[in-house]
Amino acid sequence: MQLPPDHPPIPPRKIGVLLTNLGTPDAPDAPAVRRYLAEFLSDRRVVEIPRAIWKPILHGIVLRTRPAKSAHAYSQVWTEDGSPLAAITKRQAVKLQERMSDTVLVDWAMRYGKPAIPDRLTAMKDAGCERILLAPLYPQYCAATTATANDFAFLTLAGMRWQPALRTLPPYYDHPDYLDALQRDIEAQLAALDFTPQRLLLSFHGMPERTLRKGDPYHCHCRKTSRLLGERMQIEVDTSFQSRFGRDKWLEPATDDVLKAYPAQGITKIAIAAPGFSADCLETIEELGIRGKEDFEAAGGTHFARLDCLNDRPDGMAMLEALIRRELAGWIAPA
Ligand SMILES: C=CC1=C(C)c2cc3[nH]c(cc4nc(cc5[nH]c(cc1n2)c(C)c5CCC(=O)O)C(CCC(=O)O)=C4C)c(C)c3C=C
Ligand SMILES: [Fe+2]
Ligand SMILES: [Fe+2]
Repeated sequence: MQLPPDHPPIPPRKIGVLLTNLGTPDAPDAPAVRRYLAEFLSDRRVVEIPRAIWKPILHGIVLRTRPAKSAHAYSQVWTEDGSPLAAITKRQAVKLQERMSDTVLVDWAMRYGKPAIPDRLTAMKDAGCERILLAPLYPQYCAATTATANDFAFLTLAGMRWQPALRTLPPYYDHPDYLDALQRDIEAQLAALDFTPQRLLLSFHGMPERTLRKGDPYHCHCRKTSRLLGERMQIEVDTSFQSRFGRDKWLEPATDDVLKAYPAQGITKIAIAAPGFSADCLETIEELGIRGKEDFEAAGGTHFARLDCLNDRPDGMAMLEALIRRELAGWIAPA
């Protein structure tokens, strides 16, 4: 954590927790978005197309056209604290630090952009951490998210003579603490609405369909989260996948298609939640809350509510604390 200049020195702490999330541009403008997308979309875990084919497409088309469009989208969600994803992840780290004892140092990093995973891991080691828990904040495992965040940490350790010991937080898509937190949080948000939705749509980030055939458990994890949440709640739940990118076939059904089709099925009042995102970001606030709402209303929908992610609210923080304390077993005394 960045400390104010007058803060007393922190005693060396032996245990560290590094929260990681995807990453976001430094500013809502085309040059910053281009830098971010260049790093993100060059990751072989994210785009699995052979480099000889993908590089000319990335540099010749995607990085020439997409940054301006995405920068406009980012400018619609930007806050005083910067990008929502970074601002919320930082607050999650600050609040988790407050919940943990002083012997545990909590920090946060992004897979793409800043603060970078190698920088924060090195800082944690310099601060005395001999044991570090990497906590990628993705409830559902995906090679394009969980694995690449951990890869980058392992790569950083590959350059260290004296490595800290590492553990990684497993996916928690079916963990009762996660499902309890989601259920409580979603029910509270639904109760505060001024209408009763006919459906709750759970939208997860999409992935190319071939990753499912190649054995990535992501699709399965998303479906199980939905099923378990649906079984707990007294409302009909649908599942969809958003943010289609490129020409390949992606997981279906696509969120925008589902939203456009609802009114013709007599479903004109809905709530939409994104349980795969631990923090609100461009994909939830702009893609679901702005464009999704427009799609739904243009098709005849009358009542639309986008529910917030767990973010740094107490239910979400209590869940993170419980999950992380469990992974620290043997390193710290039980709470
Ligand atoms: C091949 C492209 C992409 C794959 C695969 C992909 C997987 C994936 N992404 C998330 C979570 C997030 N993605 C976000 C933004 C975003 N994603 C892609 C492309 C792929 N994602 C792009 C190009 C972008 C940037 C925005 C845009 O230009 O549309 C974000 C939001 C970041 C923010 O700054 O707010 C998140 C979070 C998951 C969970 C996932 C696979 C499971
Ligand atoms: Fe994405
Ligand atoms: Fe998107």
